[in-house]
Amino acid sequence: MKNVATEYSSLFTFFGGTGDLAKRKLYPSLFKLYVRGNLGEHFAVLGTARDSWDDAHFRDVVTESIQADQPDADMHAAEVFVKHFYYLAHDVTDKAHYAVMKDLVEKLDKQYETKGNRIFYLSMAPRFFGEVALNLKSEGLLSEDGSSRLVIEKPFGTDFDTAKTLNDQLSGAFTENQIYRIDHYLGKEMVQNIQALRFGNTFVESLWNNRYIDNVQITLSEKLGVEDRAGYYDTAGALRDMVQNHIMQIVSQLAMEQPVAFTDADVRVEKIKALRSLRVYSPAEAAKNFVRGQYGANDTEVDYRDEPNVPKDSANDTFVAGKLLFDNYRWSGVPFYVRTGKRLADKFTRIDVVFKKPLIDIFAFPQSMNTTLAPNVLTIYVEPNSGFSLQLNAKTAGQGFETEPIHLDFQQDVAQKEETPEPYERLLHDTLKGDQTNFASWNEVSYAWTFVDVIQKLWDSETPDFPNYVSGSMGPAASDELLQRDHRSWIYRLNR
Ligand SMILES: NC(=O)C1=CN([C@@H]2O[C@H](COP(=O)(O)OP(=O)(O)OC[C@H]3O[C@@H](n4cnc5c(N)ncnc54)[C@H](OP(=O)(O)O)[C@@H]3O)[C@@H](O)[C@H]2O)C=CC1
Ligand SMILES: O=C1O[C@H](COP(=O)(O)O)[C@@H](O)[C@H](O)[C@H]1O
Repeated sequence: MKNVATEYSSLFTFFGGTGDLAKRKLYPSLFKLYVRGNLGEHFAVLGTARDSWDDAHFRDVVTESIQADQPDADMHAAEVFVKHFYYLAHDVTDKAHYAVMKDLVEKLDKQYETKGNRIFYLSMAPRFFGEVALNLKSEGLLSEDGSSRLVIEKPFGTDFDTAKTLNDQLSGAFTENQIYRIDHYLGKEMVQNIQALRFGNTFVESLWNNRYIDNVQITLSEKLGVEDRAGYYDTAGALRDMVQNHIMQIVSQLAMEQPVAFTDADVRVEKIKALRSLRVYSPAEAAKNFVRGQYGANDTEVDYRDEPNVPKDSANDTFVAGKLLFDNYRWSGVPFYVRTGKRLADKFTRIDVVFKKPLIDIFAFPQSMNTTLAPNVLTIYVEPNSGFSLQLNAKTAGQGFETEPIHLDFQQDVAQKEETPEPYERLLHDTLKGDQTNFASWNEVSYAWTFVDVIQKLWDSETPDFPNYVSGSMGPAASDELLQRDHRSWIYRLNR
């Protein structure tokens, strides 16, 4: 039976309300929650930025955002929905503006009976996060009778020190259970499925350790290049943009112990413990275990350095591959290989869990047998398809006795895909519920930065020979060599 949707009361304030993310992702996601019944009469949205818009224009922009995201949307419903939207021209660096905002917030609280519940979403450049958080507190915008929650986007700092400074600022205004650090990969269906797969299936969790697993591979592959985001991306690079957050979050879910209960607090405890046992490399170990790349031209794409607003001598990494090691009982000796990059062969995210081969290959005897056992591989397809695949060895049909790999496959069907919320819809819903399971805690962020900083510092001290991979490939040869030297190979690879 379909669950009856729970309706929530809340006032959303979107800082950066005229920006790309708000228009492209956030407002359409709110509309989906409205259509599902999670938002009804008792919600309002206040969009703010320096642009001098008015309510009518803001509502037109939101309507256009919904149409662009959901061409089949019920536009009559959208017409009613956007009436809950209000706009306030506001410069976050001007303290005086917060008094005006406070009056409007209190007016909307009363008008929509939102019970004083407030969600402040900072959809703007991270350099403003601390200042806004402190001003919200000092200028009296935090709710006295409802919940106040702060949602912030990545990147959370650019290294441990800047992240710590930012976190100290946020903590000056909000408690940890009021801070929702968004990592939209945690809103992806098959990332959330990791825990269902592991802790919902006895045979999976029984094998989920270094006695049965040989290595784990995580690939976040992108076909797109830097597009028009060089202003941000050339100062971030793939290591900060994708590894420190999305990949480290996936690694923590794959490596964690079973939580005491499936609550946000208990899951967070186990994710933090997993990241704490991740070996932080010395510079020499980082040099050995991590490789970087920058994409070069092919017959249809240009060099990264020839992309708009990219410096001609940019040393920025658009590709990273690395080997992670855990110093704990469950994973000692099992490498987690990770890789991510732009301008690769295709757009996909997948996790490949490679199991150990049988200790004794009885099929190798007598010599006349023609069998080569393939490794058992459990693949979790995160995108573009959502599903699982388990590679096993089976007898080849026929009179003789040979073996061949077969696959047990599950792929979400169309109906299931339609039922699957987009990441931002799910994460906004979690914020309304007050559920922090799918948000990064400060401890997770800090351990991830501690690990990544050693690698970034090493790379900043060297001048790389870029570009070093052709657009449309799966990255530099060094990425394959990273596994070959361990007598392993990427499960997903192109024939070079
Ligand atoms: N876009 C995306 O796909 C993704 C974005 N993110 C993150 O989301 C956040 C927003 O990104 P995005 O929407 O692309 O950014 P944009 O540059 O598109 O928007 C920035 C917003 O901030 C406003 N702004 C800038 N300065 C001020 C100020 N002083 N006072 C008030 N408002 C201000 C701008 O309006 P105005 O200039 O008129 O004030 C605009 O509304 C960033 O943290 C980014 O890292 C994360 C993942 C993906
Ligand atoms: O956070 C980011 O993620 C996107 C990729 O997200 P996806 O959901 O499309 O896989 C990436 O392109 C961007 O550089 C990064 O900032």
